[in-house]
Amino acid sequence: QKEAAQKRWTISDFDVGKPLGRGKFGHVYIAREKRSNHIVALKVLFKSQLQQSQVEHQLRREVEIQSHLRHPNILRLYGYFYDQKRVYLILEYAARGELYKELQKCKYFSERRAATYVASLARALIYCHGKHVIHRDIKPENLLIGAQGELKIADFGWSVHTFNRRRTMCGTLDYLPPEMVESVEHDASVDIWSLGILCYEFLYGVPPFEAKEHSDTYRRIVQVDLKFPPKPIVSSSAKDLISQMLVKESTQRLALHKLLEHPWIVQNADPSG
Ligand SMILES: COc1ccc(C(=O)Nc2ccccc2)cc1NC(=O)CCSCc1cnc2[nH]ccc2c1
Repeated sequence: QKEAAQKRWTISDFDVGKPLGRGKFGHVYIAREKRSNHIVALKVLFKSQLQQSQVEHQLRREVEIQSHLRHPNILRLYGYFYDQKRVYLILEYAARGELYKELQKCKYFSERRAATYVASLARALIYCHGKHVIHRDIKPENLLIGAQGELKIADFGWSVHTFNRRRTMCGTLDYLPPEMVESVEHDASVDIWSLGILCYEFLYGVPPFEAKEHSDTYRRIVQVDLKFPPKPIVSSSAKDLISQMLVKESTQRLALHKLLEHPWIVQNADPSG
């Protein structure tokens, strides 16, 4: 991969194909690198848009963060290049597409599938925290599925190095933990909260604090108003794990490495992830 890191890419190195998830991801196209026939996702960002929303520094920081992250459950950013008007990100292509579409189709996942996804996300987050990166935006829309069915954390639009934690509000309210909706300082334990929300949504098909009005969701989050519906039937072991993650006091939340030892994960997660 050394040469890939230094090579000066241009758009003529690629055959560009159909748009992927246009809109949400900005303009992303499937593409094939001509020399290697390697299939990638090419994300095209307009410099004008980056300038007017002043995110150039965020993009530069992100490319810097991404270039050090190598994990099977984290979508790779292979490199980038630019021309007069655009910046191009060369991203890993996840062959089985977007997780949220799969969740909508199945309504909710089996305990084995949910546990396998949660365990692989926990391993990816342990890896990120080890590199002092907290993700802060773990939700179905930011997850993709690779060719072997493995989960990939795909969007680092909001990841920050822990040394410069910020209080920006990011993404939908549903996934934010109390300390973020109350916009107090937060740390890597926000990812454990979001993983608990995600685990609940994998098993029930909806996030736990969903409500019609933002104000109701806000109140349910800060009160940790956690209820488990009678249907679908979910094991008490799964509910026990979720209850240990969705804890208001961030220091009391189950640590990620402890999650991997929880009976529900040990008994249900496929070790290959
Ligand atoms: C590591 O990933 C990323 C890294 C950086 C950025 C980014 O845009 N950063 C940014 C931009 C401007 C200002 C500041 C920061 C985005 C992503 N990730 C995505 O955009 C989602 C997957 S797009 C690819 C992809 C693959 N495989 C698929 N299979 C089906 C659809 C699909 C879609």
